[in-house]
Amino acid sequence: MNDENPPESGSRWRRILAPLRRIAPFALRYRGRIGLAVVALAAASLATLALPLAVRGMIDHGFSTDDPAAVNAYFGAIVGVVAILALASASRYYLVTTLGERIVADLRATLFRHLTRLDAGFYDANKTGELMSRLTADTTQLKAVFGASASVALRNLFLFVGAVIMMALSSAKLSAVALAAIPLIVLPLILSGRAVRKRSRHAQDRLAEASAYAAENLAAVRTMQACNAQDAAAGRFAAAAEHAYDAARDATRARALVTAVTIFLVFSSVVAMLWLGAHDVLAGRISSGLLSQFVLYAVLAATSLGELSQVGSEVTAAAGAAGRIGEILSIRTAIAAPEAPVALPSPTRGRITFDDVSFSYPSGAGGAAVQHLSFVVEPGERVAIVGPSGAGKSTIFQLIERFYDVTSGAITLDGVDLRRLDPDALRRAIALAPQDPVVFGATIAENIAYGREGASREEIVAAARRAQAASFIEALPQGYDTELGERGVTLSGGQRQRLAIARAILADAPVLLLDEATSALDAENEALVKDALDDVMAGRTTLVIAHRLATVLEATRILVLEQGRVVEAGTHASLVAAGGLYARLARLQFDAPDAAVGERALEQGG
Ligand SMILES: Nc1ncnc2c1ncn2[C@@H]1O[C@H](COP(=O)(O)OP(=O)(O)OP(=O)(O)O)[C@@H](O)[C@H]1O
Repeated sequence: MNDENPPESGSRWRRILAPLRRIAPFALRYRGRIGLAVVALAAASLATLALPLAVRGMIDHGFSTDDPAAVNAYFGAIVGVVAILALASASRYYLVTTLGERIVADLRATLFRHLTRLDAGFYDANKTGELMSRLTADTTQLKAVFGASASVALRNLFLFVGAVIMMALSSAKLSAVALAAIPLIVLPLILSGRAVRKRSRHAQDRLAEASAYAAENLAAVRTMQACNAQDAAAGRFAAAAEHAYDAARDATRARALVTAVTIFLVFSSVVAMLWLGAHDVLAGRISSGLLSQFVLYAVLAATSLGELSQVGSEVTAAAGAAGRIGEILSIRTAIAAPEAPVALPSPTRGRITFDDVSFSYPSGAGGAAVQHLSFVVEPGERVAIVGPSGAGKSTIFQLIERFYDVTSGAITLDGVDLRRLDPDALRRAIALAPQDPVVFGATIAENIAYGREGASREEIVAAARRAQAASFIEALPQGYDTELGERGVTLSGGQRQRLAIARAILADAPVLLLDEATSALDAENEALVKDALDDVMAGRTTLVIAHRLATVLEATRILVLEQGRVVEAGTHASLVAAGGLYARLARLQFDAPDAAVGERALEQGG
């Protein structure tokens, strides 16, 4: 939505409604329910429109003494109309509110599903906190439109049209006066709508920023506290919240002003008509019942118009939300399956080739992360990647997983270019054991099963055994059903790694990408992790970002990376003998008396 466009009325509404149209299919799934709601709405509106007729009858005839039966009939009729009104209103309320809830639940699920499929480049450029705000705050705002506002708008539209028709039938002259007043009322509304819309979007954006900041800080609460940054963080959040408040207050102020002007104009017009009508009654041109009837219709028309304008600002606010959600929904992931994906050979052998691969991160200003990489990893081979920090080791993994597409050159798996594969199929062929594995807020069994959905309990336990994780899991009070994460048990680094290895074993993929932990484990954990790794690496093509001497010694080949290029390749012995970068890194890492010092040296490139 662009607020800079001229406030030309037709295109203005098109601009407001365009983003809502994108969300409309979510509503159209529930045509039946919408139909019922419209019926209830029409019934309630007709009942409301019938009331002034009944009141007129009551005033003109109900208070005369000559026909007591008519008095009863009129009062009885009013009760009947009110009963219909009550029933229809309740049905409308129920149908419309649940419709709003239903649509928002669907929309949230669709939005999240969409977010799970977006590529790494998208997440480099967007804050997760802001996306959370789209998922919760923006969808909630839409709930108001599809639920309450739609119903209020329709009801008032019905009432307005009905009341105007009835006004014209009641008194043409007074209706003409009312008609003249309408532009007077509507014009300021149209003019002010743009200001309200702009401020609403501003308020919503500020809220998203504040939530993003809070989410980031809570996710890294230990770092925040370790740096004693609580006050600074709290201060910044308070400022962001204040900002959001200011923006919301501005939007509300604009809306309040519109309300005041509307109410004044509407009721002044009604009073003017009443005044004219009173003279007609005095002159005997119309009955007092007819005047009452007309005034009731005029009040109905005016209030419904007023409510319509309220809805107008709600709809504009929600259009902003719909626009932002629509923007996300229309983002096509950069990493998609081709129209006719090529299937991997079965069984997949796991031969990986890099053919003159260069790559720069979409968001990276620092130039190429890897350049002119060419190498082959044969099936079952165990290749170690070493190099100073920032050399591009993790980037190689990201490219093999096809989190990003190469900028030039090509990567193949079993001879198939990764871009010709369905990413899901590619990733099924790869197990990734990251340096600092993520543990989800779920049970241990569920965490292991993340490697392969639908794995049986026996398979999970077998994987945990092979990953040397069974003993610590079984020692926990609830064993495999122990909850991990925020509300559960916290695991040590070595335990988390073995859990990740169990996940990789369960995934049983032909290719294993392993990022060894840099943090030194105690001797016992180290030995357990090594045994687990030996098991998982057996018979698979393994690429490992190596930090341990044992790993490089057992590798069939070592690729030495520096500034995104392979500068040396060979076995530990041949590379040490060559006396190049690797020899220097290895001496620092592996010969140092204190392993941690050596590791840091390897990280920093000596
Ligand atoms: N998501 C990203 N967006 C932009 N640039 C990135 C991104 N990830 C890494 N880079 C940059 O790419 C280069 C290579 O990074 P990479 O993470 O591959 O190095 P590395 O060898 O794995 O380092 P380390 O051992 O410290 O993990 C670095 O200059 C880094 O700043």
